[in-house]
Amino acid sequence: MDFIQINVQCDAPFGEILTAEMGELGFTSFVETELGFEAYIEEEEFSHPAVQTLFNNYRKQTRIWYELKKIPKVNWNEEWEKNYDPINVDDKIYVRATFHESKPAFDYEIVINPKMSFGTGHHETTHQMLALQYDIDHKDKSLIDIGSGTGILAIMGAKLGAKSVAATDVDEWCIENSQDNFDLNEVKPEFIKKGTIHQLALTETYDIVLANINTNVLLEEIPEYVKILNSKGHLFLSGFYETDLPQVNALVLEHGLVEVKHTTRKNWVAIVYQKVS
Ligand SMILES: C[S@@+](CC[C@H](N)C(=O)[O-])C[C@H]1O[C@@H](n2cnc3c(N)ncnc32)[C@H](O)[C@@H]1O
Repeated sequence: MDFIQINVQCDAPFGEILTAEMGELGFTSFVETELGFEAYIEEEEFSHPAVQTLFNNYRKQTRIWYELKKIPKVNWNEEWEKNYDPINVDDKIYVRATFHESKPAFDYEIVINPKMSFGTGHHETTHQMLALQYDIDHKDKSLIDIGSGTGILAIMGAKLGAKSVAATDVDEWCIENSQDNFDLNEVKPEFIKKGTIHQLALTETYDIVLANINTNVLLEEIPEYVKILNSKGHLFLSGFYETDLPQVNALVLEHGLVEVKHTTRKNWVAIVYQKVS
Protein backbone atom coordinates (compact mmCIF):
# COMPACT_ATOMS: atom_id res chain seq x y z
CA MET A 1 0.00 0.00 0.00
CA ASP A 2 1.43 3.40 -1.03
CA PHE A 3 1.01 6.62 0.86
CA ILE A 4 -0.21 10.00 -0.34
CA GLN A 5 1.86 12.87 0.96
CA ILE A 6 0.15 16.25 1.06
CA ASN A 7 1.98 19.54 1.31
CA VAL A 8 -0.39 22.35 2.27
CA GLN A 9 0.26 26.08 2.20
CA CYS A 10 -2.28 28.27 3.93
CA ASP A 11 -2.74 31.19 6.32
CA ALA A 12 -2.18 30.30 9.99
CA PRO A 13 -5.85 30.32 11.07
CA PHE A 14 -6.66 27.83 8.31
CA GLY A 15 -3.84 25.53 9.41
CA GLU A 16 -5.55 24.69 12.67
CA ILE A 17 -8.88 24.00 11.00
CA LEU A 18 -7.36 21.94 8.20
CA THR A 19 -5.18 19.78 10.44
CA ALA A 20 -8.17 19.08 12.70
CA GLU A 21 -10.41 18.16 9.74
CA MET A 22 -7.73 16.08 8.04
CA GLY A 23 -6.81 14.31 11.28
CA GLU A 24 -10.42 13.18 11.69
CA LEU A 25 -10.26 11.64 8.21
CA GLY A 26 -7.10 9.61 8.80
CA PHE A 27 -4.22 11.94 7.86
CA THR A 28 -1.28 11.47 10.16
CA SER A 29 2.25 12.63 11.01
CA PHE A 30 1.54 16.34 10.67
CA VAL A 31 4.72 18.40 10.47
CA GLU A 32 4.75 22.19 10.33
CA THR A 33 6.55 23.64 7.31
CA GLU A 34 7.53 27.22 6.63
CA LEU A 35 4.25 28.03 4.86
CA GLY A 36 1.88 25.41 6.22
CA PHE A 37 2.24 21.73 6.96
CA GLU A 38 2.76 18.26 5.53
CA ALA A 39 0.79 15.14 6.33
CA TYR A 40 0.27 11.60 5.05
CA ILE A 41 -2.55 9.18 4.42
CA GLU A 42 -2.73 5.63 3.03
CA GLU A 43 -3.71 5.63 -0.63
CA GLU A 44 -6.80 3.54 0.02
CA GLU A 45 -8.05 5.95 2.67
CA PHE A 46 -7.38 8.90 0.38
CA SER A 47 -9.96 7.61 -2.12
CA HIS A 48 -12.67 7.55 0.58
CA PRO A 49 -15.63 9.80 -0.48
CA ALA A 50 -15.39 11.91 2.72
CA VAL A 51 -11.76 12.77 1.91
CA GLN A 52 -12.64 13.57 -1.70
CA THR A 53 -15.48 15.86 -0.60
CA LEU A 54 -13.11 17.69 1.73
CA PHE A 55 -10.59 18.22 -1.08
CA ASN A 56 -13.27 19.39 -3.50
CA ASN A 57 -14.09 22.08 -0.93
CA TYR A 58 -10.44 23.01 -0.48
CA ARG A 59 -10.02 23.36 -4.24
CA LYS A 60 -12.56 26.21 -4.18
CA GLN A 61 -10.64 28.12 -1.48
CA THR A 62 -8.23 30.69 -2.86
CA ARG A 63 -6.23 30.92 0.40
CA ILE A 64 -5.37 27.22 0.50
CA TRP A 65 -2.84 25.68 -1.87
CA TYR A 66 -1.82 22.03 -1.78
CA GLU A 67 0.23 19.49 -3.67
CA LEU A 68 -0.18 15.72 -3.53
CA LYS A 69 2.61 13.20 -4.03
CA LYS A 70 2.42 9.39 -4.05
CA ILE A 71 5.21 7.80 -2.03
CA PRO A 72 6.03 4.15 -1.41
CA LYS A 73 5.15 2.53 1.89
CA VAL A 74 7.80 2.97 4.55
CA ASN A 75 7.93 2.34 8.26
CA TRP A 76 6.18 5.57 8.82
CA ASN A 77 7.01 6.17 12.45
CA GLU A 78 10.69 5.60 11.77
CA GLU A 79 10.70 7.98 8.81
CA TRP A 80 8.81 10.63 10.68
CA GLU A 81 11.12 10.40 13.67
CA LYS A 82 14.15 10.68 11.39
CA ASN A 83 12.85 13.94 9.91
CA TYR A 84 11.57 15.45 13.13
CA ASP A 85 14.32 17.65 14.52
CA PRO A 86 14.59 18.99 18.06
CA ILE A 87 14.47 22.78 18.50
CA ASN A 88 17.18 24.98 19.92
CA VAL A 89 15.92 28.34 21.21
CA ASP A 90 18.91 30.70 21.53
CA ASP A 91 21.12 27.91 22.95
CA LYS A 92 19.06 28.16 26.15
CA ILE A 93 15.96 26.05 25.63
CA TYR A 94 15.91 22.62 24.00
CA VAL A 95 12.58 21.22 22.83
CA ARG A 96 12.73 17.57 21.92
CA ALA A 97 10.46 14.61 21.32
CA THR A 98 10.58 11.47 23.46
CA PHE A 99 12.73 9.69 20.84
CA HIS A 100 15.49 12.36 20.87
CA GLU A 101 18.44 12.24 23.24
CA SER A 102 18.39 14.56 26.23
CA LYS A 103 20.79 17.57 26.15
CA PRO A 104 21.46 18.57 29.77
CA ALA A 105 23.77 21.43 28.71
CA PHE A 106 20.74 23.61 27.90
CA ASP A 107 19.23 25.72 30.70
CA TYR A 108 15.81 24.16 30.10
CA GLU A 109 14.64 21.09 28.28
CA ILE A 110 11.03 20.47 27.27
CA VAL A 111 9.81 17.08 26.05
CA ILE A 112 6.87 17.20 23.65
CA ASN A 113 4.87 14.37 22.17
CA PRO A 114 3.55 16.43 19.26
CA LYS A 115 0.75 14.11 18.06
CA MET A 116 -1.48 16.43 16.03
CA SER A 117 -1.37 19.58 18.12
CA PHE A 118 0.32 22.87 17.31
CA GLY A 119 3.21 23.82 19.59
CA THR A 120 6.35 21.85 18.89
CA GLY A 121 8.61 24.90 18.89
CA HIS A 122 9.11 24.59 15.13
CA HIS A 123 6.78 27.49 14.40
CA GLU A 124 8.16 31.03 14.62
CA THR A 125 5.42 32.09 17.04
CA THR A 126 6.10 29.33 19.59
CA HIS A 127 9.86 29.80 19.25
CA GLN A 128 9.57 33.52 20.00
CA MET A 129 7.12 33.06 22.87
CA LEU A 130 9.58 30.67 24.54
CA ALA A 131 12.43 33.16 24.06
CA LEU A 132 10.35 36.02 25.53
CA GLN A 133 9.29 33.86 28.48
CA TYR A 134 12.95 33.11 29.22
CA ASP A 135 13.56 36.85 29.75
CA ILE A 136 10.66 37.47 32.15
CA ASP A 137 10.77 36.40 35.78
CA HIS A 138 8.23 33.56 36.29
CA LYS A 139 9.32 32.64 39.80
CA ASP A 140 6.34 32.07 42.13
CA LYS A 141 3.95 33.56 39.59
CA SER A 142 0.54 32.18 38.61
CA LEU A 143 0.18 31.55 34.87
CA ILE A 144 -2.49 30.66 32.33
CA ASP A 145 -1.80 29.49 28.76
CA ILE A 146 -4.78 30.21 26.51
CA GLY A 147 -4.76 28.07 23.35
CA SER A 148 -2.24 25.68 24.86
CA GLY A 149 -1.91 23.27 21.86
CA THR A 150 0.74 20.87 23.11
CA GLY A 151 0.98 22.79 26.41
CA ILE A 152 4.52 23.87 25.56
CA LEU A 153 4.27 27.45 26.89
CA ALA A 154 2.68 26.41 30.18
CA ILE A 155 5.40 23.76 30.58
CA MET A 156 8.06 26.42 29.92
CA GLY A 157 6.38 28.57 32.59
CA ALA A 158 6.53 25.74 35.13
CA LYS A 159 10.20 25.12 34.35
CA LEU A 160 10.90 28.83 34.84
CA GLY A 161 9.50 28.56 38.36
CA ALA A 162 5.81 29.53 38.07
CA LYS A 163 3.99 28.43 41.23
CA SER A 164 0.88 27.37 39.27
CA VAL A 165 0.07 26.81 35.60
CA ALA A 166 -3.32 26.42 33.97
CA ALA A 167 -4.20 25.75 30.33
CA THR A 168 -7.19 26.10 28.03
CA ASP A 169 -7.86 25.15 24.42
CA VAL A 170 -10.94 24.86 22.23
CA ASP A 171 -9.80 21.53 20.78
CA GLU A 172 -10.36 18.28 22.68
CA TRP A 173 -7.28 16.73 21.11
CA CYS A 174 -5.11 19.59 22.40
CA ILE A 175 -6.53 19.13 25.90
CA GLU A 176 -5.47 15.47 25.87
CA ASN A 177 -2.14 16.27 24.27
CA SER A 178 -1.41 19.03 26.81
CA GLN A 179 -2.14 16.57 29.62
CA ASP A 180 0.25 13.99 28.06
CA ASN A 181 2.99 16.58 27.79
CA PHE A 182 2.46 17.90 31.31
CA ASP A 183 2.93 14.31 32.50
CA LEU A 184 6.04 13.83 30.36
CA ASN A 185 7.56 16.96 31.91
CA GLU A 186 6.31 16.19 35.42
CA VAL A 187 4.27 19.36 35.54
CA LYS A 188 1.01 19.31 37.52
CA PRO A 189 -1.38 21.86 36.04
CA GLU A 190 -3.98 23.58 38.16
CA PHE A 191 -6.45 22.71 35.38
CA ILE A 192 -6.72 22.12 31.63
CA LYS A 193 -10.11 23.30 30.43
CA LYS A 194 -11.83 23.13 27.07
CA GLY A 195 -13.48 26.28 25.71
CA THR A 196 -12.90 29.91 24.81
CA ILE A 197 -12.26 32.46 27.54
CA HIS A 198 -15.87 33.66 27.09
CA GLN A 199 -17.27 30.15 27.53
CA LEU A 200 -15.10 29.37 30.54
CA ALA A 201 -15.98 32.55 32.46
CA LEU A 202 -12.75 32.30 34.48
CA THR A 203 -12.90 33.91 37.91
CA GLU A 204 -9.25 33.60 39.03
CA THR A 205 -6.67 36.21 38.08
CA TYR A 206 -3.07 35.50 37.01
CA ASP A 207 0.37 37.10 37.05
CA ILE A 208 1.10 35.80 33.53
CA VAL A 209 -1.34 35.32 30.65
CA LEU A 210 -0.06 33.72 27.43
CA ALA A 211 -2.02 33.53 24.18
CA ASN A 212 -0.48 32.41 20.89
CA ILE A 213 -3.62 32.10 18.73
CA ASN A 214 -4.45 34.33 15.75
CA THR A 215 -5.28 37.99 15.03
CA ASN A 216 -9.05 37.62 14.99
CA VAL A 217 -9.26 35.66 18.23
CA LEU A 218 -6.76 37.97 19.95
CA LEU A 219 -8.59 41.15 18.92
CA GLU A 220 -11.81 39.70 20.22
CA GLU A 221 -10.40 38.30 23.47
CA ILE A 222 -7.73 40.83 24.57
CA PRO A 223 -10.18 42.69 26.87
CA GLU A 224 -10.86 39.37 28.63
CA TYR A 225 -7.14 38.60 29.00
CA VAL A 226 -6.66 42.02 30.64
CA LYS A 227 -9.50 41.29 33.08
CA ILE A 228 -7.81 38.11 34.35
CA LEU A 229 -4.35 39.72 34.57
CA ASN A 230 -3.10 40.89 37.97
CA SER A 231 -1.64 44.35 38.46
CA LYS A 232 2.03 44.37 37.31
CA GLY A 233 1.29 41.10 35.49
CA HIS A 234 2.61 40.20 32.03
CA LEU A 235 0.56 39.47 28.92
CA PHE A 236 2.34 37.53 26.14
CA LEU A 237 0.71 37.47 22.69
CA SER A 238 1.61 35.86 19.36
CA GLY A 239 0.00 34.30 16.31
CA PHE A 240 -0.14 37.41 14.13
CA TYR A 241 1.91 39.08 11.41
CA GLU A 242 3.86 42.34 11.68
CA THR A 243 1.16 44.07 9.60
CA ASP A 244 -1.36 43.42 12.39
CA LEU A 245 0.91 44.71 15.16
CA PRO A 246 -0.42 48.33 15.17
CA GLN A 247 -4.00 47.08 15.63
CA VAL A 248 -3.08 44.64 18.40
CA ASN A 249 -0.88 47.25 20.09
CA ALA A 250 -3.56 49.95 20.01
CA LEU A 251 -6.10 47.66 21.67
CA VAL A 252 -3.73 46.46 24.39
CA LEU A 253 -2.40 49.95 25.20
CA GLU A 254 -5.98 51.25 25.35
CA HIS A 255 -6.48 48.78 28.21
CA GLY A 256 -3.70 50.30 30.29
CA LEU A 257 -0.76 48.00 29.50
CA VAL A 258 2.69 49.00 28.27
CA GLU A 259 4.90 47.13 25.85
CA VAL A 260 7.93 45.45 27.42
CA LYS A 261 9.42 43.90 24.28
CA HIS A 262 8.52 42.40 20.94
CA THR A 263 10.37 40.25 18.44
CA THR A 264 9.70 39.24 14.83
CA ARG A 265 10.77 36.19 12.85
CA LYS A 266 9.70 35.72 9.25
CA ASN A 267 7.03 38.40 9.75
CA TRP A 268 5.52 36.65 12.77
CA VAL A 269 5.40 38.76 15.94
CA ALA A 270 5.55 37.80 19.61
CA ILE A 271 5.11 40.53 22.20
CA VAL A 272 5.05 40.93 25.95
CA TYR A 273 3.18 43.71 27.77
CA GLN A 274 2.91 44.67 31.44
CA LYS A 275 -0.18 45.88 33.26
CA VAL A 276 0.99 49.02 35.01
CA SER A 277 -2.03 49.80 37.17
C1 LIG B 1 -1.08 28.64 17.24
S1 LIG B 1 -1.61 27.36 18.32
C2 LIG B 1 -0.54 27.66 19.71
C3 LIG B 1 -0.17 26.45 20.51
C4 LIG B 1 0.86 26.69 21.60
N1 LIG B 1 0.35 27.52 22.66
C5 LIG B 1 2.11 27.32 21.02
O1 LIG B 1 2.43 28.45 21.41
O2 LIG B 1 2.76 26.70 20.19
C6 LIG B 1 -3.17 27.99 18.81
C7 LIG B 1 -3.99 27.07 19.68
O3 LIG B 1 -5.13 27.81 20.10
C8 LIG B 1 -6.28 27.01 20.06
N2 LIG B 1 -7.40 27.96 19.93
C9 LIG B 1 -7.92 28.53 18.82
N3 LIG B 1 -8.88 29.43 19.16
C10 LIG B 1 -8.94 29.44 20.52
C11 LIG B 1 -9.70 30.17 21.50
N4 LIG B 1 -10.60 31.09 21.15
N5 LIG B 1 -9.50 29.91 22.81
C12 LIG B 1 -8.59 28.98 23.21
N6 LIG B 1 -7.84 28.26 22.33
C13 LIG B 1 -8.01 28.50 21.01
C14 LIG B 1 -6.05 26.05 18.91
O4 LIG B 1 -6.79 24.86 19.07
C15 LIG B 1 -4.54 25.82 19.00
O5 LIG B 1 -4.23 24.70 19.79
